This record gives sequence, C-alpha cells and structure tokens, in this order.
Amino acid sequence: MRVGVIGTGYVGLVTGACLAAVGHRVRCMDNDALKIERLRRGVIPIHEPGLEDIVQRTSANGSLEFTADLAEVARGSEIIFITVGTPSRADGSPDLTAVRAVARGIGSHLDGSYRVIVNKSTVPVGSGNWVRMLVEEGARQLEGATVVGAPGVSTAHPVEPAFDVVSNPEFLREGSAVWDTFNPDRIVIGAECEQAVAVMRELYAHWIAPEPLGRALPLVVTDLASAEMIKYAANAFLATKISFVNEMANICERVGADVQQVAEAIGLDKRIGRAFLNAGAGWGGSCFPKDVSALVSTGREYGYECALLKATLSVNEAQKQSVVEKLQRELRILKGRTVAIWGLAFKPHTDDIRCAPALEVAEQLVALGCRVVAHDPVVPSERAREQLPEMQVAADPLAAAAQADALVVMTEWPLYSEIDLSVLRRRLRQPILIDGRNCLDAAAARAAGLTYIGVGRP
Ligand SMILES: NC(=O)C1=CN([C@@H]2O[C@H](COP(=O)(O)OP(=O)(O)OC[C@H]3O[C@@H](n4cnc5c(N)ncnc54)[C@H](O)[C@@H]3O)[C@@H](O)[C@H]2O)C=CC1
Ligand SMILES: O=C(O)[C@H]1O[C@H](OP(=O)(O)OP(=O)(O)OC[C@H]2O[C@@H](n3ccc(=O)[nH]c3=O)[C@H](O)[C@@H]2O)[C@H](O)[C@@H](O)[C@@H]1O
Repeated sequence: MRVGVIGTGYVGLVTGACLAAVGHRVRCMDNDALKIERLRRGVIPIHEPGLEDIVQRTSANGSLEFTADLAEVARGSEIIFITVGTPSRADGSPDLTAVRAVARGIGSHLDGSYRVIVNKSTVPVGSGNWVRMLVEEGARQLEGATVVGAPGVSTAHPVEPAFDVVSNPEFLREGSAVWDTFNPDRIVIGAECEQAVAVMRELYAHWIAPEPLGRALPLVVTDLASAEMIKYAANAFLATKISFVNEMANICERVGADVQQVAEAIGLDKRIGRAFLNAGAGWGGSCFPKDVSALVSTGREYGYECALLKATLSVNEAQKQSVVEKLQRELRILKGRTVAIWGLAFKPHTDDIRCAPALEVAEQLVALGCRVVAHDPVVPSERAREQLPEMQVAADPLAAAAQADALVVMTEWPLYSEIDLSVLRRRLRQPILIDGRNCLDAAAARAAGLTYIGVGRP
C-alpha cells in the first residue's frame, strides 16, 4: 500500500521504516527540511537500536522515501499517518498546534480519491472528530473546491474530500521501538466505518495474519473515543504502577524493608505482574509526564478532578526531590559541593532527554549552589549543555566522578554496573553513592568503602 507519514520524529520514523520493511511503499514527511535532507543521506537523528539498519535497507530498495512536501504525501498516499508531536502546555493540556496545521494541510491537498487519515500522535479524546473538521476546513481552502454541506463555496472545480479518520495509538517504547513495533501486544484501531477498518487490516496484514503456528495478535477494533482513551489509560496506568512502587519504596526505606524483594514477590501474582515495578528516582520521558497531565486536564474540562492521577504526578515529583534530600542528609551543606551524575537520558538505550529526571535533579543541584559534572554514553554533550549550560559534561564516567563529593546514578546504563567500584571510590572526594536506579551491587559498593544509598532498599 502507499503510506504517508507526516512528522518524522521517533514514532514517524520507526513506524514508516517498519511499514516499509514489510513491503509497503512509505513516504515520510517532515517540515524540518534539514532533518529530511540528512535522512536522505542516511543520517538517523535518534539513537534507537536497529533503526539505522532498517532505514538504510528500505531506503536502498526504494520502499522508504523522505520528503518535505506535504502535498506529495497527501496526494500520493492511500493512508496518511499523523505522527507530529503533542507536547504539554504550561497548564498540562496538550499543545495540538502541529496536529491542527497538518490536518488542515492534508485537507487542502486532497483530490477526491478515498484516503484514510490516521491519528497516531497521542491526542485527547474527541480529536478524531476535530481532525475530521480540520481536514474539511483545509479542503474548503482549496481553490474551487466544494465540501458537501459547506455553504457559499465556489463549485468551479468541485472536489469532494473522501476520507475517514482513524485513531491508531502507538505503544512503542523508546530504546526498543523497532522490537516493539514488530512485536506489539495489540493493535488498536478506532474507526467509524467498515471501509476504514478494512484498509487498516490490510495495512497491518503482516501483524494480524499469524503464521500457521504463530501467536494471533489481538486486534482491538473500537470507536474513535475509546481508542484515544486506551492510549492515555495505558500510559496513566504504567506511570501509576511506578509511582505505586516508589511509594512502597519510601515506606520500605523507613521500616527497613527491601522494595526489590517486595516487587519480586508481588510481581509473581499474575494479576499484578513484575513489569514496571522498578523503584527509582522517578519516571520521565516525552510521554508519561505529558500524557498523565493531559488526562488530568481532560478530566478537569468535564468538571472531574482526577485524584489518583494527581497523586501519581505528585509522588513522582517527590521521588526526584528525594535524590536531593538524600544528598542534603549526607553532605549537609550543598553549596560549593561537586556532584557527579551518571546518566542523563530519561532511561537507558535512548538519547532522549525530554523530561529526564536526571536533568531536573541537575537543575536543582545547580540552583542550590553545586557544581554538577555529568556523564551519559549517548546523549551528545552539546545537547545536554543546551538544556543546562551550568552543567559540565565529562567524556567518561570516572572522569565525571573525579573529586566529586557524591555520585548520583540517574540512568541505569549497563556500563555503569561494570565499573570497578574500588577505582570509583578512589576517584571520589567523599565516598557517597546515591543509586537512583538500584542498578549497582549494594554489597560490592559497601565492600569497596562507599556509602551506598539506593531507593527503598537497605
Ligand atoms: N516518543 C515515543 O516513544 C512515543 C510517542 N508517541 C506520541 O507520538 C507523537 C509524536 O511523538 P514523537 O515521535 O516522540 O515526537 P517528535 O518530537 O520526536 O517528532 C515530531 C516530528 O514532527 C515534526 N513536525 C512538527 N510539526 C510538523 C508539521 N507541521 N508538519 C510536518 N512535520 C511536523 C517535527 O519536526 C518532528 O520531527 C506524540 O503525540 C507522542 O505523544 C506515542 C508513543 C510513543
Ligand atoms: O507513549 C509513549 O511515548 C510511550 O511511553 C512509554 O514508553 P517510554 O516513555 O519510551 O519509556 P518507558 O520504558 O515506559 O519508561 C518511562 C519512564 O519510566 C521509568 N521506569 C520504567 C519502568 C519502571 O519499572 N520504573 C521506572 O522508573 C523509566 O526510567 C522512564 O523514565 C510506554 O512504556 C510506551 O508504551 C508508550 O508508547
């Protein structure tokens, strides 16, 4: 099938490349002309395991192309994905500026052939109807076009936009996005007509037509509003699960229990499950913070206060703050201290630092008068310094720790657990190690002479 993807960010690029890999003809479009130009030369803008290989392979055989021309994609694709960003506004509601621009733009280029317009961006409930309205508005702007039911429009060259809007939320995780795309737990399609569902089934035939002995992938076909809600509910549940275990960790710290053992044991209950029960210095990233806030904001629009979700958010804020409090407990005065931070990405295997807990902690430490020296194996140092110019960035973890009064581990990159803890001890000015991800061996750290402080474990 001919597929257009508008917005070549994380989701757009991964979706486009994976659809091309299963035989579709995909054109990825972005209004960032420089990004498109670099992608055409094979330069991948994100660190995502396996992505470069697929992009190179599918570009080479012509099934994946890049363009900065929206018209080309809108006119030449049977299915048009919207995958632009939907960041948070200051009040927590999502900023839909890019979705609005793209939906209107698509409308202005429709030529009367049937199209399925797919919302893959995470957008609030009701956005399916809203996108339909915007596409129709865009079509009305087309010179000489007429939209059925739109009064006072010229009919010189009538073009009736024939399209349906579908919600197809994305559940991939950064760092394992390619694997997740090929191995999803379910595909959700929210639609209001059979024709659109049939097109989506054909698009995802590779996934939903199981091998003779393969596992049948659940395909959830539902209405638009439920599909939109499924995406928010999934992220809100996962974020709440982590905030829950973090609250358990805080109680464990006070009573002397070990949250890791608690998580293992409760996770054995199939109704609970072990995943997303790793206590730590708070969750971050480009989606959990914005999506939980957006859901709270939707509730508010309807006069409903989301008490549980607000607690999920506030436990998370406190969790990041607790790193600073632990440093204050150990060092007393923070002014004039040097604190090393290992890991800036919001989680391992990605270079994404959007809403990264590490940066928030670094920012607070700088505000409290500390000198902060950070290390991350993949986040480019210029990008980190752009976010926080006062922060120094070291080329290797031991250089970051040199003469530091304390070390804080904020991202559980595998290389950190391979570092010789006795060497680390000698590098630090004071032997304080705050393991914000419970990723280091506590006993080995103590044996090396470090004061080890994890999250919710003795
Ligand atoms: N990053 C992730 O892991 C996931 C993200 N999502 C959702 O997918 C959506 C996209 O997220 P990301 O890919 O992370 O965003 P991103 O910020 O990485 O990429 C968005 C892209 O859209 C482009 N863009 C913005 N305005 C445009 C316009 N008018 N025309 C064409 N391109 C335009 C930007 O230049 C950028 O390349 C968001 O709604 C997000 O919540 C959903 C699941 C996973
Ligand atoms: O909507 C999205 O963008 C995506 O958001 C998350 O994916 P992602 O943000 O890439 O990362 P996660 O692996 O979910 O981790 C999010 C945060 O939670 C933290 N986390 C995760 C798991 C855990 O047990 N403990 C914990 O603190 C991570 O360190 C990270 O900061 C969801 O897992 C995806 O299903 C979803 O598609």
